[in-house]
Amino acid sequence: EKLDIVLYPDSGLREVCKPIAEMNDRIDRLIDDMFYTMYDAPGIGLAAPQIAVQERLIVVDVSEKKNEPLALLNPEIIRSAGKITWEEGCLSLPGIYANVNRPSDIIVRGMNRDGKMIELEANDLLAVCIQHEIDHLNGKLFVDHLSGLKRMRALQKFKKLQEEGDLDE
Ligand SMILES: O=C(O)C[C@@H](Cc1ccccc1)C(=O)SCC(=O)c1ccccc1
Ligand SMILES: [Zn+2]
Repeated sequence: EKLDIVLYPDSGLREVCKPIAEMNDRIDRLIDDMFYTMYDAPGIGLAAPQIAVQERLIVVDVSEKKNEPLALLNPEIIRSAGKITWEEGCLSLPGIYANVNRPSDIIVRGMNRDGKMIELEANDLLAVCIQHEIDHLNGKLFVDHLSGLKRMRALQKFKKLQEEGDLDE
């Protein structure tokens, strides 16, 4: 049920993930485990490479009541417009937050957990989260959207937090 979340700088987070051929029981179980892990973290999204599965699968739920789960296989952004700045975090870089600029309105196509191809419009935080998760499928992290200096400072801070954590053990 609860899976271990892979932390930076694990190389799996830098791989381009493989498409999923079809919905099956293995993927269905994986989706349940990813939602359980995401809600427990807590988080508003999770991508398969974050639990060491190099396949194109994401789960998101940005609702307040944690009752709007969305799982997408092989998600693709087919339209994007607008602009939004959001202070993003990442469960693979706990304790690091930074402002990222992304399109605010997207149309995303993918297969849902019933095996049906769907297209949906996402705006604001849902759009930000889906783009953050699709980045994970392409080996990209939110810090990659920062300027060199900001990225370096964020990763140095993460390294320090991890070393402090090791000391606390
Ligand atoms: O690493 C991930 O993919 C999860 C990440 C998703 C995300 C957060 C913010 C902007 C875009 C994408 C997180 O969920 S980090 C934790 C977080 O943001 C949060 C946790 C509890 C309540 C609300 C937000
Ligand atoms: Zn992330």
